This record gives sequence, structure tokens and C-alpha cells, in this order.
Amino acid sequence: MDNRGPQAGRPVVIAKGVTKTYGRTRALAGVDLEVRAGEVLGLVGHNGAGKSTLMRVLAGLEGCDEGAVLVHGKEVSGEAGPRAADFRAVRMAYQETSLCPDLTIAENIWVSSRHCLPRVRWRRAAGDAVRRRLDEMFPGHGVSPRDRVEDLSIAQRQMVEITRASLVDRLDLLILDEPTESLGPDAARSLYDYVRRLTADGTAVLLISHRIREVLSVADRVAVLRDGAVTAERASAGLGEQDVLTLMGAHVAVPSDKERAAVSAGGPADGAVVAELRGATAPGLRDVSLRVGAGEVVGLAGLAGQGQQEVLERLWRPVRRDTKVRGTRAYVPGDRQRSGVLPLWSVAENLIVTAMRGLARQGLRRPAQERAAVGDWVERLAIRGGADAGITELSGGNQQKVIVARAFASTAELVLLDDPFRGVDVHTKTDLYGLIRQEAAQGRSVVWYSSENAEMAHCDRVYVFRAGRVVAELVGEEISEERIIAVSFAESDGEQSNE
Ligand SMILES: Nc1ncnc2c1ncn2[C@@H]1O[C@H](COP(=O)(O)OP(=O)(O)OP(=O)(O)O)[C@@H](O)[C@H]1O
Repeated sequence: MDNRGPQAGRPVVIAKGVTKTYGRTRALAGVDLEVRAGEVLGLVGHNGAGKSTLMRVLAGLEGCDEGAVLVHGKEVSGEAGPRAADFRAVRMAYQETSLCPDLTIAENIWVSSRHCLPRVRWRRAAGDAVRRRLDEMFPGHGVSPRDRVEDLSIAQRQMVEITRASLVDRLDLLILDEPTESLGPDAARSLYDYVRRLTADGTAVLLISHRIREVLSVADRVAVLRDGAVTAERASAGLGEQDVLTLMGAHVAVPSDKERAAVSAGGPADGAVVAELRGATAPGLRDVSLRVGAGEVVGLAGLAGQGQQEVLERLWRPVRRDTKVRGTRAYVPGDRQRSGVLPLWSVAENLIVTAMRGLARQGLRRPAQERAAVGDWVERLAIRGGADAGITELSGGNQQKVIVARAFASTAELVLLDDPFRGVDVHTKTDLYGLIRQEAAQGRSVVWYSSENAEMAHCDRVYVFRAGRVVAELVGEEISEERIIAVSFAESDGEQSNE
């Protein structure tokens, strides 16, 4: 499977005046865009701007209503659809993985790449191909082609998804939709090393991401999509994060020192304790003690998989003597595909499901109150698509907003956040950080695991985890990205001897 790209700089795929409408939603409103051989083009824009829709149209997975898509100069929009031969060399790795959970990795590869695999002993051929490519792209990936997809972690599924997209006879354009949202830093670095090798061979790469700094460090050019149209295209050289945010029309409020000071001064460390772990030891946890005060935002930081999710699990299901939790709880999963959205329900139903009991009177639901609460949240978080849309009609980031709103719309005293802001745009994230602080000011407690250390700046107290232990407790102004990174990597003698 070699990648013979065309001459660098020549257009591989061109969109001309592309429009796409779903019911009343105009997802694309006349997009003009060119992706050239040998370049990485970054595509940025708010949740619901139309990025994923545009990618599906460019990959020939969906037709457009008006306008045209040209692949190597030939107009092919009329042939879009899963079998469109002209789009074969344009492949897409999805943000929500497209893998079948019940099948093994090798079987999934066969499903999507069978045209370039032998028909006899296909399972072994698919397994060998995917293993080779995984080794090349993500050294130390830790998966076997025989593993069933549903048993993989979210990061492993993402690695397989990206690998799957690259396994073809000929690859002219690789589209990566939020590829690193679920990957750790090492895997992200490996991916971009691979991207550089691909582009050096003439393949074009279209990278969609909400991580602007990352896009600027990888992409040669950046295009901004806003309300279904490309509103700016720039070379990345010389462009800063703030320039891109301005092009996106985002107003991003970085917390000022005064606000930070207010957070630490208001830290309710002396208030009532809502949840507590005392020397908790379990698979993945070693002698963990922590406490959460009323109205306190407590962060769980450190590298991924160091015990943070086990703590959330423990607080969600406090069955042992070493865990005490008072009051009701709500959980916001980070993996919306597996345990987040109820796919057959509308936005309103998904949002209100946990709050309806609190709104009911004598066991009877009160539709008017429910509608008002839903309307309020849809407006508060600017959920694009509206209350009556089916949840799966929403863009990924907007679905995530519904899941966050569901938890905060409930009367839960303790909200558990499992890295919930992956795939959410910068502007909305800032609104959600504000929401967490407002809710905490009203006495709600939050325990927040995040893989983005910068997010921990919005917490009152942060516990940094390493190998199942708390290795540091940072309070107020002690909380900084640098400090978290330093303690995440610091290895004490005691820890090493236990590993
Ligand atoms: N299958 C669909 N049915 C109905 N509406 C849809 C469908 N797919 C997308 N939309 C709508 O089209 C608009 C653009 O969605 P799209 O997923 O392309 O946005 P996006 O820029 O990728 O967002 P995100 O950053 O959140 O992933 C949204 O308003 C969305 O609700």
C-alpha cells in the first residue's frame, strides 16, 4: 500500500460554491476551498460551523445541494455516495469513530479496505496490514488486531480509526477530524510525525481541530469556516493563536489575575464536606485521600489513566467504607458515543431526562416547566439545532453541550465531569468554564477530570495523580500548567519502587 501523491502544490480537491441543507438547517452556505498536494490545511470554526459536513462532502460520502466538488480537476459531486470511485483516494478519519464495536480490529479493517486486501486469508492479511501501519503511526499502541473494538479505550479506538483511514492503495487526501481530542501527547506527536512523512510524499492532509495552537504548529495554511462558509484563508507562518481566534470572531476571556484571586479567596475549604475519600485503595487507586467541599471545584489532573477516572467512579458509586458522599450526583461522561447520548431521543428529551423528576409534582411530569427549562439551557449554551432536533442531528460539540447541560439542569449537589470538553470550541468552552464557576458560587460542588492542564486553572483545588496516587495537592494560586506538568512527571524513589 504505497502513497503516490500527485505533484506537490497542485489542487487535489476543490469545493466551488458548495451548499448543503438538512431540513431547516443550512449547514453549508456556498463553500469555496482548495486543498493542495503535499500541504496540511487546517480548518477551524465553531461547533456547528459546518466542518464535519464539508468533510463528508469532500470525501464523497454525501452529495451537495448546489455547487461542485472537483477531484484532480474532474467534477465528481454528482457521483457522491459510499461507492463513488473517484473519491477512493480521499479518506477520512472521524471524530466519532466509524468502527463497528462488535467486530475485531482486523474485521473492521476488512470492511473498509477490502478492495486492497486479498480475498483468501483476509483476516490475517487485514491484521498484518493494520499492525504494520499501527506500528508505523503509533509505536507502543498496545493493541492487537484480534482485539474487539468495544474493549478498546477511547484513545485506542481513535488510533485504529486514523490507521483505518490511511489503509488504501493510493492516498491523495487524508482528512483528520479532531484527531487528537482523545489521544495522549505521545500518540499526538507520533501522529503528526506521520503526517509530515505523508505530506513529504505529496499526500494532502486536511486537519480539523479546535486546538488552535496545534493547528498552527502543524498546518501550512489555515481556513476559517463560519456559518457554513469559508471566511478567511491564511498561511500559518506568522499567524498567532489570537489572530486565528479573531478571524473566527471569537471573544475569548482568559481569566484575569483578579478573577483567579477571587476563585482562591472564595475557596470553600472550610465549608461542609460533600465528598471524601480516605485512603482509598482499589484496582488503579493507591491510598488516595481527597475531599470536596460544598461549592468547591476540585480538579483531578496528571497524565491520562493515572487513577482519575477511578476516583470519579468511586464518587459515583460509593460502596466502600473509605468513600463518603453526601447528596445526589450527576455524571458527565467524556465518551458520549458509549454512554452519553440517547440516540433515538430529541435534544429536549436528552437534556431534561435527569431533571424531570425534580420538576414533577406528585409524580406527574410538568411539560410546561420542562419546556421552559430546556429552552433556558438551549439558549444559555447556544445549542445549535434547537430543542426539537434529534440529538444525532447535532454537531459533535453541540451534542457534548447537551450532555453537560443535562447534569447542571438536574438538582445534583455533586457534578462529576469526566474530561467532558473534548471537541467543544474555544468560545463555548469559555462559556462552560463560566457556568461551572457560577454553579459553584451557588453551592454546587464539582469534581473535574481534565486531560487539558490549562483547564485546571478554573478549579479551587487540584489533586495531581500519578500511578494511582495523589502526588500533589495544589490550592488557588499554586495551580498552574507548569506545576501540574512538573509534578506529573516527577518520580519519587518511593513511587518507583512500587511500580
Ligand atoms: N445529519 C444531519 N441532520 C440534520 N442536521 C445536521 C446533520 N449533520 C449536521 N447537521 C447540522 O449542520 C450544522 C453543521 O454541523 P457540523 O457537524 O458540520 O458542524 P461542525 O463544524 O463539524 O461542528 P463540531 O465542531 O461541533 O463538530 C449543525 O447545525 C448540525 O446540527
